[in-house]
Amino acid sequence: MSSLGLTDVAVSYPAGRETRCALAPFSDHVEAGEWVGLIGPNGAGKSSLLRAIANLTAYTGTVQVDGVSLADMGDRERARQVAYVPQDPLIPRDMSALDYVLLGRTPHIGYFGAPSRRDHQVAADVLERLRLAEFADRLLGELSGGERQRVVLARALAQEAPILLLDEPTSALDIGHQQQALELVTELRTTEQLTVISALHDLTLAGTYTDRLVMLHEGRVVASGQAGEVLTAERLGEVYHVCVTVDIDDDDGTVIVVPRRGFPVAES
Ligand SMILES: Nc1ncnc2c1ncn2[C@@H]1O[C@H](COP(=O)(O)OP(=O)(O)OP(=O)(O)O)[C@@H](O)[C@H]1O
Repeated sequence: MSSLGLTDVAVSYPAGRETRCALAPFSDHVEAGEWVGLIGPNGAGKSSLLRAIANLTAYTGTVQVDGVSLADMGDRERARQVAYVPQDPLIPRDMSALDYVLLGRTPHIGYFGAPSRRDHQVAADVLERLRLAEFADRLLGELSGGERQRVVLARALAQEAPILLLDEPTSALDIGHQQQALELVTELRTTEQLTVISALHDLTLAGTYTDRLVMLHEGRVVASGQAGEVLTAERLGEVYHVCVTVDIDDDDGTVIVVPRRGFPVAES
């Protein structure tokens, strides 16, 4: 079980001769076993933050797992701590689903070693749990978009890292597979004590499945807290320019955010 400490994590990208800030200094402490949902409109900085934590983009500030800076770790050690599911993963179309999931075991395999029985067992278990066993020998290029997305999630879970970063993990999934994937992450938080940060556009799913939401807008935090505090119709109107109804079930925490017909909110 590992906690994630983020101190003044900021990301800028080159823009001509200058740089453009995509994420202003961001600080947070994600408790071990906690699931934090990043929400916010397109371009808000969600992926930039996740990519910084995964060390996939240049950033300033510090990212610590259990108080140890990720910048001080080698690639293999970092990959044993943090697994990342990108929004648009590069897919080797000629690779089988099983071989792709086994890539998630790379940080656990010796430099010149082959996957062990345990590595194969972990990969098979994850495929089974995501109901992908029947796809194990299929080539990735022959799977549907949603099937591929589940295989990418399976690869990250096979990595068995205590911190899991998910960038829009359910965007290509039908409602049944969305629920199944998010329920699996929920289950793994308990059984494997995973700490999760996910970017989710679907506010209903984000509010329902995560413990806490952080709403970003133009690279800055505009709200943070429980779904009921963050997902107010007024704030969503200001940030997303939408008119919605928000309904939160106090008993089981299910959140429903629905756009209201006929009430478009003008761009400001
Ligand atoms: N590699 C890059 N080079 C230059 N600018 C970038 C790069 N990646 C992202 N940006 C810019 O940084 C800002 C934040 O982008 P980011 O992808 O972090 O947002 P996001 O909240 O994940 O958006 P979305 O919901 O659309 O995926 C945007 O203005 C985007 O255009």
